Parts: sequence; structure tokens; C-alpha cells
Amino acid sequence: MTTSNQSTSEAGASGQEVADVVVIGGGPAGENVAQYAHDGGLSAVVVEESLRGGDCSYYACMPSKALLRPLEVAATAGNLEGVSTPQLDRAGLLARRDAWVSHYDDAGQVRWAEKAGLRVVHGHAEIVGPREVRVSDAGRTRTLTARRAVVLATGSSALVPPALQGIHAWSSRDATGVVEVPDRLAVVGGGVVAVEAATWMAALGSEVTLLVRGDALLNSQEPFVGELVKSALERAGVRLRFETSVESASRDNARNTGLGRVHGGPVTLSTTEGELTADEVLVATGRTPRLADLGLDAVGVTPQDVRSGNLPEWLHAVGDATGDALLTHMGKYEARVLGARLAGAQESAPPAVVPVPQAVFTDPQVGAVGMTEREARAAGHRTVVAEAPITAAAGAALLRDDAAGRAKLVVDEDTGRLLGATFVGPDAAELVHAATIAVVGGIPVSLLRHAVPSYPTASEIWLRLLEDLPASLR
Ligand SMILES: Cc1cc2nc3c(=O)[nH]c(=O)nc-3n(C[C@H](O)[C@H](O)[C@H](O)COP(=O)(O)OP(=O)(O)OC[C@H]3O[C@@H](n4cnc5c(N)ncnc54)[C@H](O)[C@@H]3O)c2cc1C
Ligand SMILES: NC(=O)c1ccc[n+]([C@@H]2O[C@H](COP(=O)([O-])OP(=O)(O)OC[C@H]3O[C@@H](n4cnc5c(N)ncnc54)[C@H](O)[C@@H]3O)[C@@H](O)[C@H]2O)c1
Repeated sequence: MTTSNQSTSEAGASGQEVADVVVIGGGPAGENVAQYAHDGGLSAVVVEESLRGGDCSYYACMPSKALLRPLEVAATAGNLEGVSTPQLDRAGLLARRDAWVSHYDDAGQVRWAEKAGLRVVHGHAEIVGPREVRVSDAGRTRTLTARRAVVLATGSSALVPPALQGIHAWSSRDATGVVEVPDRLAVVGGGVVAVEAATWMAALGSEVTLLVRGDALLNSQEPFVGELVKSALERAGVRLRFETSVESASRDNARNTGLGRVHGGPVTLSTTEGELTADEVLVATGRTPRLADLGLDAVGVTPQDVRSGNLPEWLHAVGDATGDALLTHMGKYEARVLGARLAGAQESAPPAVVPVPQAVFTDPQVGAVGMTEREARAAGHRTVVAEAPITAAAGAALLRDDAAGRAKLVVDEDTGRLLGATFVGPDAAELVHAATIAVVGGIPVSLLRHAVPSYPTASEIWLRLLEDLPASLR
């Protein structure tokens, strides 16, 4: 491995700054690729135009989970005989969120990166030629030259359907950064952002109406997932309208009043199912890779090339920028693999398919990995499934008095290997990693019988699921 083996970039003969790897975007994916490249002996520079640490730390994963966790603990305590129901303290909840986003100050993150040996540059990065990146910050520009690679780790942006443009609707950033709680909040979308945000906004006191264009929530999951989350949201007072699309929206005095503040007067939404008035609208209709203003044209690359990985050998993409699995842990995984590979590390061969786990922090939680039954069939597998109510495991039923949920395994009938698993119920997010290991390891379900879960833990649900499989596979 030939490396420059230095911790920071250096000035080249032309006065330009030179580093082995130049990473555009300082979110979890960008930081990890740089760290792994650096640990492998390369010099790495990370360019970030906003807060170092990326969307996940300040506007997505961390604030949302900081808001959701106390709600879940309170709901659990409220459903445990022998514990008095805790009171929700709205100001305390928002203060917890503020602490978890470090009050939108990235100094700690910069310190971490510099201690890790990375050079962090503030500014907007743009590719100006092969291996050349121009950084603009407050009217000043500098050019970084990458000896080995330029990595796009620019994340994704919220998609706003045309009918909802021009009214300064809330994006998920405003929901995670909520300061003013709108009395009436309409949420457009039925995916993960919609159901998680509906959970905390209802708890904060908004009267939430979810407008879902399809007939189910979380429709990329097993069908029972959406059903269980729907029932839970309804119990929390959220109104759900399915098969409802927004056709137009109007609002007086629409303006950007700041993160998490109500952005103007009441909004009138014309939908396929009639009119709805709300004090704010959260648009949660998906995300798209952030690839504009990046100078891709300068090197003859299109956004589609980034998605398909059709890139020059010096250019790479990781994380949300690829448009694949828009999840922090998947972006970090891709980044670890790429960073080590750039540094010439000998890696063990990955499995043919790396399954994607996902946890949804509603109450009940959802944990899922790999293929659903529908996806497995579509991919040509002959499938066998096993299902059980989550309370079939005494350990799960013990977690709270109102425990409810369901679990399912999808197994390849020909190989006896696990293709996917889904858990809904208390602590379901923690159940999924065992399934991830089984899928990655290609472990036949017959062998899983000998993986004994402790009693009485929720993991005993594995026993019930394995018992539900045909005897020939057990
Ligand atoms: C509300 C919400 C909650 C979520 N919760 C979870 C969760 O619980 N678990 C989970 O796994 N995932 C979650 N996600 C998804 C997760 O946030 C993303 O998958 C993750 O942030 C992607 O990381 P990234 O590094 O690819 O991009 P980002 O975190 O978006 O970082 C990209 C960075 O690049 C910078 N940048 C972009 N262009 C340039 C440029 N030209 N020059 C310089 N800098 C640039 C941006 O400013 C940004 O800081 C959530 C998403 C949302 C919206
Ligand atoms: N806990 C977590 O891991 C977590 C939490 C939040 C977000 N995320 C990630 O962030 C990404 C974005 O989340 P999201 O919920 O915005 O996207 P999503 O793709 O999960 O859901 C988008 C929803 O909007 C609907 N939709 C799309 N276009 C629409 C339109 N024009 N009109 C009405 N409805 C429309 C879709 O049918 C779907 O219900 C996801 O990939 C998700 O995995 C993860």
C-alpha cells in the first residue's frame, strides 16, 4: 500500500491543497469514509457547508429519537401496574432534543474529527475537474486536489410535491426542530417520517391528521406493520385519511419564520376527499439525493450515473447521495467498506446480498430486516413463513401490561435459510439484529433451534416462530 500517511492535507507545489481523499459532505457517511481511509494510512479532508455531523445529528435521527424515547418510556410506565403514570413535560422534552442536537453547534463534532486526524473544511464544494474540488466559503475559494479519490457524501433533500410548494410547509427539519407546536398539524405521507413525527407531534399537543395517498402506512413493510402502527396512532388521537391526495394548498402570509416555527397563517388543503384546514403542514413524501450544484457536469457525470455507480475510478458515492437505502447505518456501512478499500485494506468477501435492517421508533416499535414475503416471492424464492403474536414470548409480555405486536420470518423453502424477519412490539428494534446475523450468515433455520434465547426475554419469540415452520425445515 502506498500512502502519504499523514493526518492532514498538505499544500501542493502550485499552492493548491492536496490530500489522498477529499470527501464532500460531513454527515455520518462522509465522516466514516474519511475516518476509515485515514485509519488505513491516507490523508483525508472533509468539506461541509453546514453543520459538521450532517443531517442525521441535527435534523433527523438524533432529534427525532431524543423526542420519541421519553414518550415510549412514559407509555411503558403508564402501562405497568405498580408505577404511577409519568407526566409529559413539553418544555423538558424540547430541552432534551436541544441537548441532543448540541443546540445546533457543531464544535464538538469538529473536535472529534480533528482528534481522529481528519481535516475539516467549511464551505460549499463543487467538482471542477478530475480529482479537483473547489470550496467556496463566504466569498473565498480554495481548490483541493485528491490524489486517490473524491467521495460524494452529500446526503438527500426532502421532496416536496408541486401541490405543496410555495406555502413554506414544514419539512422533517421543522418537525424535529419544533419550537412552536401548531394546534392543528396535517402530515402528508405514510412513510417513516410521517408516522414517527405524528407520534411526537400528537404527544406535544397537536391535533394531527395524516393524509396518506395509498391504503396503508409503511407499505414497504409486511402488511401487519402498517395495521398495528395505524391502530396505535389512532389510540394516540391521530386522525388518518387514506386514499387522499393533496391537489392544491393555499396560505396567507406564508414565510420562513425559522426552524420549527409556524410558517404563516392557516393552510387550506384541497384534497381528493375534500378540504382540510390546518395551522401547519408537514410534508413527508420522501427524499432525493442531494446532487445539484456539485459540478458533476464538469466531469461528464449525471445524477443517474451516481445512482447506478457508473463513475470514473477516482469518484465514489456513499450514503443517501446514492439514493439506495436512506438510512444512517447503511450509509456508514458503505463508508466503512469504501474507506478501507481506498486505503488498500484486505477485506473479507461480503455476502451476495447485504440485508437492510430498519427500526421505526413508533409505539409499538418496528424492527425489520431483509425481504418481506412479497419481495421474496417477487425475487423468485419459494417461501415459507412463520408468524406469532409477540406476546407468545413471556419475556415480551412482561415488558408492559399492554404489550401487543406480531413477528414473522420469511424462509427460503429450498435452502432453509432466513430471507427476512419483521418484529412489531415493545423493544422490537432490539430484536432485529439477531435476524440480521442469521441472514448475513446464511444460517439454516434448522440450526437456529440451537441458538437458545434466555428466559424470560422477548427473544424467546424466535422459539415460537421456529415452531411455526413446517417440521421439514425445523
Ligand atoms: C426525520 C428523519 C429521521 C431519521 N431517522 C433515522 C434513524 O432513526 N435511523 C436511520 O438510520 N436513519 C434515519 N434517517 C435517515 C438519515 O438521516 C440519513 O440516512 C442520513 O443522515 C444519511 O447520512 P449521509 O451522511 O449520507 O447524509 P447527511 O447526514 O445528509 O449529510 C450530508 C452532508 O453533506 C453536506 N453537503 C451536501 N452538499 C454539500 C456540498 N456541495 N458541499 C459541502 N457539503 C455538502 C450537507 O450539508 C450535510 O451535512 C432519518 C431521516 C429523517 C429525515
Ligand atoms: N427510523 C428510521 O430509520 C427513519 C426515520 C425517518 C426517516 N428515515 C428514512 O428517511 C427517508 C425518508 O422518509 P420519508 O418518510 O420521507 O419517505 P418514505 O419513502 O419512507 O415515505 C414517503 C411517503 O410519502 C408518500 N408519498 C410520496 N410521494 C407523495 C405525493 N406526491 N403525495 C402524497 N404522498 C406521497 C409515499 O407513498 C410514502 O407513504 C426514508 O428512506 C426513511 O427510511 C428513517
